[in-house]
Amino acid sequence: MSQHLTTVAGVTVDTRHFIGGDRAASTETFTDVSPIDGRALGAIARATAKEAAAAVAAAEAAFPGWAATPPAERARLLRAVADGVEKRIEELALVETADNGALLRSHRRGVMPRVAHNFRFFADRLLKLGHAEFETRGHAQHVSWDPAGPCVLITPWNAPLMLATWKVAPALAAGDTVVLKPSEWSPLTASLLADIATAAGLPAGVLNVVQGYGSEIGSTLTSHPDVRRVSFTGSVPTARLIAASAASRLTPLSLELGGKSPLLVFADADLELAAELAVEQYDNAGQVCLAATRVLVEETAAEEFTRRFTEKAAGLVQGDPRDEATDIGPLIHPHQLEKVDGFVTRALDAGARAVIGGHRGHGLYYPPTLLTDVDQDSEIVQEEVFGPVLTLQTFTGEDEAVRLANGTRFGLAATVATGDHERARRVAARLVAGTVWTNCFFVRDLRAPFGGSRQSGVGREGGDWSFDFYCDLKTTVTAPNGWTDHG
Ligand SMILES: NC(=O)C1=CN([C@@H]2O[C@H](COP(=O)(O)OP(=O)(O)OC[C@H]3O[C@@H](n4cnc5c(N)ncnc54)[C@H](O)[C@@H]3O)[C@@H](O)[C@H]2O)C=CC1
Ligand SMILES: O=C(O)/C=C/C=C(\O)C(=O)O
Repeated sequence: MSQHLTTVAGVTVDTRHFIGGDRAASTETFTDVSPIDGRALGAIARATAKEAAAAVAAAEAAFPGWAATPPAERARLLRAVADGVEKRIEELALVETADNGALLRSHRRGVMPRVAHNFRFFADRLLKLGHAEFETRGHAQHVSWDPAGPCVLITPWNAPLMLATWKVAPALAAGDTVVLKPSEWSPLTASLLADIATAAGLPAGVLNVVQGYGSEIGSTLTSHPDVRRVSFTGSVPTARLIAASAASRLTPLSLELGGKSPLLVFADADLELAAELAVEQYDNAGQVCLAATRVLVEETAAEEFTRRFTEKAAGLVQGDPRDEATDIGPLIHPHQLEKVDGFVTRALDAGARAVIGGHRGHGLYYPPTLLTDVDQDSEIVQEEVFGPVLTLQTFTGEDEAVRLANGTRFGLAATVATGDHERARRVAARLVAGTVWTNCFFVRDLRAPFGGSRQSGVGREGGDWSFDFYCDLKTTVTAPNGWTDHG
């Protein structure tokens, strides 16, 4: 087998970059390690500025042809990519689980089908984009969604292919070309996507994948003069670096960042449901930007809620994410374990009490944790932990509930559990959040705008909001009698 191929869960993955339709190696590599058991999965190409610039050059060269490709043909190719993803769902699921440790059952049944849907959705949406036409004092006005140019897409490890294709699909649909830089902690499925796109007939250079460390090639990508859009999902500190770098060229940015979302449980709620919603926040070992990690419970219901929550949490199975029975897998990386454990240790030192968990487990498997006796302004309540760690605070009445819920620098999502429709409406209206769920969680639809307020992000993805970002909108105004017919 070529030194550039690795086999993961029986699937062959090319460890090189994908630039201009060809595979490209780097002199250096980095080792990709599985969080399940610490096994080395492959030596992945580690780009320098040279390969990063080559990827942008390939995207720039392919742009005129792709931008001129009729929307119907672009949509056909995106659907072919969706078909390719669907044919390889099992392989993609196996590789993603080995790479990032999230549950195989979720990858098989939820996440990878959504990857295919991302391509199909934006293919369909492209063909339905409204090209506004109207008249102004006899002049015809026409608004078009023009392709913008090469886009740099920088994506995280917690849902690698799902979050990457949320950006890749609309960018390609818009007629833009793409340089995708997946996280160095989960690089493999992006490489498989390149294979799938090639098999689907996507022209060379339209989708490029560069592997490596953001800290080493990020600024080459984000400050490149030929890059017309930068879209990033990840942490707030990295977003600041990217924003500063892109600012040198005033390149438009979309930022999907972290969260510290609240789950508000009112005493009139179905407490069984509320406890179920709280336990759901341990999904993906808490490595989900949307996770409602701050549980806020009305004082009078706190004891009963905690009893039900503890009972349900005791039923969670933590272990190998490839087992169908497992509910919680490992954290992605030893650095993430140190980060999560550091937050919990400091909180306990500051006086918090662990209702469940509160200590390390074996390896990267951090036990589900609920901390109480925490102050609103404490680190554990204010900062994103990105692990299976929830806090519990109590409140009295709606005003205090809303004050606590809105009392962080984030504003990604919120969940409200109440039996009172009017209260649900009132409270939702007062919450600062990109998405508010009432008596449910994680009901997602690409037709809805997705993103955060405050430091949870800049801009929205999904629906026409994605096209709004990836397109250059243009208004063409034509005078009524201005034609000279040269026959
Ligand atoms: N969706 C979300 O909200 C996510 C939030 N996080 C948060 O971020 C924390 C740290 O996780 P990391 O993986 O270190 O996130 P990160 O934000 O550093 O990494 C995400 C991506 O940014 C790239 N990157 C890093 N430095 C860059 C730079 N200077 N320029 C351009 N790209 C750069 C990385 O290579 C990766 O592809 C987590 O503990 C969690 O709190 C992490 C992943 C996803
Ligand atoms: O699955 C979704 O709809 C959204 C997921 C978002 C994240 O998990 C994230 O950005 O971290």
